Amino acid sequence: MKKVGIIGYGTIGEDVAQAVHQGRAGLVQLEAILVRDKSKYEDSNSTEYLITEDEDEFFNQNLDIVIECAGHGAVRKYGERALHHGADLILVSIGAFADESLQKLLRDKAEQSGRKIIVPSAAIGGLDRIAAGSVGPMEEVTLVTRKPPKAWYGTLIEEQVNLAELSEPYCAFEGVARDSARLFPESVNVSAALSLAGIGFDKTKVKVYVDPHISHNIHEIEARGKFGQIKLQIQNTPSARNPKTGYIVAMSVIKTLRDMSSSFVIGI
Ligand SMILES: NC(=O)C1=CN([C@@H]2O[C@H](COP(=O)(O)OP(=O)(O)OC[C@H]3O[C@@H](n4cnc5c(N)ncnc54)[C@H](O)[C@@H]3O)[C@@H](O)[C@H]2O)C=CC1
Ligand SMILES: O=C([O-])CC(=O)C(=O)O
Repeated sequence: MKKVGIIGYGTIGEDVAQAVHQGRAGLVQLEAILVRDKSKYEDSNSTEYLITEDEDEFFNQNLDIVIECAGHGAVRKYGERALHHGADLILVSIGAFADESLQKLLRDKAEQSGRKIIVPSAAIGGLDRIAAGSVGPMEEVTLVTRKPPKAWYGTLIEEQVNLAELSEPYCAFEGVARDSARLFPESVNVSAALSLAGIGFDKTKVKVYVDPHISHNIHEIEARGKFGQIKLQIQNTPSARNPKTGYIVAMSVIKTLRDMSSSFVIGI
């Protein structure tokens, strides 16, 4: 059984932890969860797995897989250490890789330590096809992300527009993924995943909308190249705990864990 450690015990982290603990994520066992405030959690004194605020204690558990579910800051703070301790690293806050120096640091570290950095599809899909198509040549990749107003509280859009009174869709960003990933660290990680699978952060075109007429988080992907074309629309049900994040994100991490211990892998 591979030992799993999770950084961040919020919306994604909790769903993933439960699945691992209940044996729904393949041949892996929940060893430790790194949190910022242990007193918030009912299971903080669990005897079956460790919940700790102490990063040394967390990384001393001989983890085989570390899953980051905590945000860009946690990728910066703990990514290198996870790989240094000999774990494979699953990243959901992949927008942190818009910072080329951080991306290079972690990719070099993974190579030196013979470990893998694994990026689940998370909130989007089609990465298998985009990554294969980018063997190339690939001409164009675009993403349009739309979420309801409630998903944008706590982001910079809250300063641009009155979210409570919006009656028409509002285009909050138009540009390239390098900027969308940086400007919306909790909300448009999908643009980073798409860039890494396809033609990079500076060529992937992105539009971001607040849309009062929708109830799902919608991502529309279009790509063209020698392979042909792809047009894909994804509608994620927002999780009850965090409207920025779809339930599918934790499901995708759980599927990744299953793949890591299975002799049959489909859909990568
Ligand atoms: N790749 C993708 O498609 C997606 C990526 N994400 C990423 O996942 C992140 C987490 O999403 P949610 O679980 O919905 O957020 P959340 O806010 O519900 O949970 C995040 C948890 O991480 C904890 N945390 C933050 N920094 C930490 C640190 N340094 N050490 C330990 N714990 C720390 C917070 O206290 C919180 O409990 C987002 O910020 C976003 O970057 C989210 C949705 C989709
Ligand atoms: O869950 C979603 O629809 C997308 C998301 O938050 C992200 O890309 O960070």
